[in-house]
Amino acid sequence: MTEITLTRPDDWHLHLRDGAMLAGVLPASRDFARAIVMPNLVPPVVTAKDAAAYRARILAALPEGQAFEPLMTLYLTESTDPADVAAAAASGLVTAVKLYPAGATTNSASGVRDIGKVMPVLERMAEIGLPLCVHGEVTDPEIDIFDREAVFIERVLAPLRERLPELRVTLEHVTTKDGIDFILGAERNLAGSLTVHHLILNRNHLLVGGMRPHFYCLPIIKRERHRAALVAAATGGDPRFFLGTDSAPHAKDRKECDCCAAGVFTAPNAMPWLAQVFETEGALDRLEGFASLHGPAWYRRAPNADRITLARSEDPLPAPAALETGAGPVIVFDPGIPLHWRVRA
Ligand SMILES: NC(=O)N[C@@H](CC(=O)O)C(=O)O
Ligand SMILES: [Zn+2]
Ligand SMILES: [Zn+2]
Repeated sequence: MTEITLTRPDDWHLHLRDGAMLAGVLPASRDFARAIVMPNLVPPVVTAKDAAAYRARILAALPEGQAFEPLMTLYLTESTDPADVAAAAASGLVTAVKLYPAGATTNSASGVRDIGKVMPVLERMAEIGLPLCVHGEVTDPEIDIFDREAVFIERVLAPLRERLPELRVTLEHVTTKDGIDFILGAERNLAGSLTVHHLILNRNHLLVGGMRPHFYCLPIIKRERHRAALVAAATGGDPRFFLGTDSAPHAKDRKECDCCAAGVFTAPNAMPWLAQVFETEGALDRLEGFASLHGPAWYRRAPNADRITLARSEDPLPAPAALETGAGPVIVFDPGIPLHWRVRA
């Protein structure tokens, strides 16, 4: 048996939802000390007041004994008030502001249609050093779904970076080599988060032999050469890349239906799968940087003081059971290959 001990990781992109789903999925993030919590609720978390109330609901739903700090975000709309954002940042309530292009993903209808309209907010954020987290996809129906990230970089992100180079931007859930190369080409103020499932799956897993709704998420899983670029970035040790699981629970009946919701629920086994990816690459020594150190450095926080241990067993683990929540069962990420790693209690 092999073991590896590392600084406790953080999840820099997590969906916790609300109500019964929140209560059900919160314990699944127990491997992580902190998480950036996404604001795409219905209605979205737009103001500092919304974020304070949502934070209180998360803390109230936290099980006894689970040490977990939710790092709050605000959902950027075309009527967001720069002063409200600045006050929320100054008080320490929010860690980032989230840009959803309107219509790009789950609950993004109140997002941004015209980036010109949010420039006053972005300028204020650049002044105070508050990061912008970005779902980087265009929604132009003419653009092929597999190209939407690359076209977003070209049409929106590159011009934004030229116009406002002081703005700190996290390109979240990077899924393409184009995204990786864009981050590598930036000298400063740009970083990228990577999910676990995009490191493991390519679009054949999604589509060959039958459609797999539990692998459907946005940005959509890409072809193998992109996956390989993501793995190289994650395991390469570059501090601009770090873990954001984008664990996105939807009840089973919202995934297994005629028009399935986008999102993969990876919170319960993200760290075991990540250990396996890094082991396969011969890069276990770089797992701690990716999962526990690069993210805090980018978000200007100290790494966690405690540690976790991952253990490898010869025999593979049983496939994960669905998580039962008050909002229905949620299927846990299972790429269908043997998993040998677990987090030691
Ligand atoms: N990733 C997804 O496919 N879905 C996320 C939204 C998002 O992060 O884009 C969700 O909220 O379900
Ligand atoms: Zn997204
Ligand atoms: Zn997400």
